Amino acid sequence: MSSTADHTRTSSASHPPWITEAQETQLLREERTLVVGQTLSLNLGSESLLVVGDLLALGFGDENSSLTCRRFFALSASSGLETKVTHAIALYNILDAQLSADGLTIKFAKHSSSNDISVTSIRYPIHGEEKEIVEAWTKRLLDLAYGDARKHKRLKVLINPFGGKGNAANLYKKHAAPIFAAARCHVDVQHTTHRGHATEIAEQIDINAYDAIVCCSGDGLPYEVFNGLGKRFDAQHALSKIAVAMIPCGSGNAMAWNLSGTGSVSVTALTIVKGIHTPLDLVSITQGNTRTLSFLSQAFGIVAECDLGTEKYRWMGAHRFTFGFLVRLLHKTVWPCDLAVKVEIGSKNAIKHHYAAYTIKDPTRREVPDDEEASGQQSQGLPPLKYGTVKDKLPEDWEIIPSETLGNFYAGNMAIVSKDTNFFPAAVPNDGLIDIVTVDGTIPRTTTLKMMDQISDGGFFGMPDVKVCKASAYRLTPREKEGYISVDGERIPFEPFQVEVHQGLGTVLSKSGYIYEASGPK
Ligand SMILES: Nc1ncnc2c1ncn2[C@@H]1O[C@H](COP(=O)(O)OP(=O)(O)OP(=O)(O)O)[C@@H](O)[C@H]1O
Repeated sequence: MSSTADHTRTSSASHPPWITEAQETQLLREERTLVVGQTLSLNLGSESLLVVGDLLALGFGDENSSLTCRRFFALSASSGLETKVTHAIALYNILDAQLSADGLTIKFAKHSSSNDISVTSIRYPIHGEEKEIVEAWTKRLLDLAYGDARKHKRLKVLINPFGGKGNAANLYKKHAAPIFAAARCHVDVQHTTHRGHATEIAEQIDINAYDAIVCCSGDGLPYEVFNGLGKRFDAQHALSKIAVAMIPCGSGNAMAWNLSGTGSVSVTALTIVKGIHTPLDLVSITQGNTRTLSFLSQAFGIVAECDLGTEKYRWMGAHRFTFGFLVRLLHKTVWPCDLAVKVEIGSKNAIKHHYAAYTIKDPTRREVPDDEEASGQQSQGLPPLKYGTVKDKLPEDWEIIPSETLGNFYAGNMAIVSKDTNFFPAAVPNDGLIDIVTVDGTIPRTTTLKMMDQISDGGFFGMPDVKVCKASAYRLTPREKEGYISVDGERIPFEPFQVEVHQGLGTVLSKSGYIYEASGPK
């Protein structure tokens, strides 16, 4: 076998976000073609691994797969090979490459149906004397395939046997476990046995033993995990060191939609394998004498009622929310409260500018601190509350928002609250701000219905009756005696509560490293 340098570009497609110009230049300088035997070459493009040669003879497998292998005929004159079939395997889909006594094995994900991926592999015989060259090439392949993401992540997998339709264990085993195994992740699986178990596990976990806690559940388990990490004596260190991730097995699965852009178990598993540690704002909620953390949302009014007040209609699946919404709209539309907000950005135009600036700027990714660097924060619990608790005097500079006739209050830290519902299009993971949407309850019912309609196609944000701001803190005091307040989909007592944002306190695994998989505000 010989290896040849090929300095011509093989792909004109846009580069994956993690490839910098400097890396690209280096790529062009380095040898990137591995010729295997006389018949096949493996070529590192900027976006794909191009396999040129007689693939089917070498056991390439299914030639119809569309995600990873685009089949086309190519002339490979530059490498001196005859005209052969070329397959392009997206670097993003490459899970592992390893040299063993059997040869070089490359494992990658390919679509097995429109929503799912599965693992497939190719193997080439390699002669002993070629080992060094192949090893160097394999390392380059994996560095490009993983970019800023950690290889061989160490995952603590929590399975809620009762999440969603009660199918989490099977979903994990069938669709996620093979992808983690192919990527040589170190996996430790535990089933939750009772409510609050995930909090206990996170509170006790050895944070040096894992890169992420992966919840096979809905949004309830991640909520518990963040709160478990938040209870530790070293809360700040733990929350920054260990990422919280989700394999979507519940009914809402907002975390997966925001960070992986999918509700598919197998595709999410791939985005966890390739996920980049990303700081996430968390908020503290004080109520009575308690302090809890929230990563997703807080709701009061019609959304909270529909979310929590329709439990008995679970059999309707996702329709229970719409049903609950329509029933409430006919009977009650107003949930009065007192609302005070520390507004940071108050107009929709300014919010759009803020979003645009955030999404084009170079993401300042926070790497997980090494032990020495982190030693300063190792013994620190949660950050102190800048504005005190709900029991303290209201700060004077907070804006009082008239809410005697409030219909809906919804505050979001993530953009998508459930499939097709990008309720907070301007939300970003780590700007230190929470997005607040309020709607008056006395607007015509037809307008409310139109709003519902506009959520999925993005028109909701711009509607005049939809009030939006970005805030760093707020306090909400219900005026009635009974009702629902939802925090990350969980019910909390119907009592006053105060929220304060902590910029980048938590850590998640995201596809992009800095934004959600949602379209921005229109
Ligand atoms: N073994 C268990 N028995 C009972 N409850 C549990 C168990 N394990 C976890 N839970 C609880 O289940 C709740 C729901 O968790 P999960 O995130 O999986 O689903 P969800 O999407 O929020 O719920 P659902 O999909 O059922 O609406 C969590 O609050 C958690 O405390």
